[in-house]
Amino acid sequence: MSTEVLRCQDLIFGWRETPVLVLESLCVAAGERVFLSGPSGSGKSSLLALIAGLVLPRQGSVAVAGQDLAGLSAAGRDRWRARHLGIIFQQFNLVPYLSGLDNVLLAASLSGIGRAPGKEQALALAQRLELSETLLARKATELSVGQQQRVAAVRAMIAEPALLIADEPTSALDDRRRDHFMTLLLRESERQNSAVLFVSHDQRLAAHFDRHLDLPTLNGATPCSGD
Ligand SMILES: Nc1ncnc2c1ncn2[C@@H]1O[C@H](COP(=O)(O)OP(=O)(O)OP(=O)(O)O)[C@@H](O)[C@H]1O
Repeated sequence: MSTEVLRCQDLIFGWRETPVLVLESLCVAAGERVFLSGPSGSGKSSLLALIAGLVLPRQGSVAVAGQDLAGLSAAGRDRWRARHLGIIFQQFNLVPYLSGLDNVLLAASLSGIGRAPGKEQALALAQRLELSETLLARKATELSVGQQQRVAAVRAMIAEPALLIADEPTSALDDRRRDHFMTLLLRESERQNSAVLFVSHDQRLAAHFDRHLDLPTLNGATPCSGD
């Protein structure tokens, strides 16, 4: 059985006619920690959107946990994503009128696992990420940026995903909070044996990772002028 959780092969993707990404190969092994950097506009978020199955490549394939995403319907990709991928967005994307706990439980219910993780598991995971039950009971809008970020991390990890992808999740944090968040996140991903693909232009974070990738080096596409 393959231990790969991600395989991108002969990938071509563009939002418009000009390709943004031309990528021969990108693989991530189970439990591996990969740091992906690149300047603004180099295609980092586009690559994560492909890996999440939010968009499909023009050519080539993206397989997550052994499944080629193009072989699934849009609803099938939603289920596959909820089950096998954890995603932490730069702006966290929490549902503002729900409590932190309900944000997490909503994600858990979408994971399609026979018996979805419940409140007890959510609280235990939250505790490992230093979020108390009292804080989790607050609406997302009533939490600090750092607390919202940890709720987003709990939501991303509640189904123990094979692969966790994170798009600049520390950009709103000061140095101390950033380092502490990285420690908590990577400790938990190790506990779950989740691979991590972490996107950032902040090279100070690279030391936390097993492998460093520079997107412009991997990417054969010519950057769009003006980007
Ligand atoms: N939804 C979209 N529709 C059209 N073009 C897009 C879209 N999203 C990104 N692009 C374009 O694709 C290219 C790559 O953008 P992308 O957001 O992937 O880069 P990035 O490396 O994540 O940048 P940043 O670090 O600034 O977030 C840019 O030229 C951008 O303008």
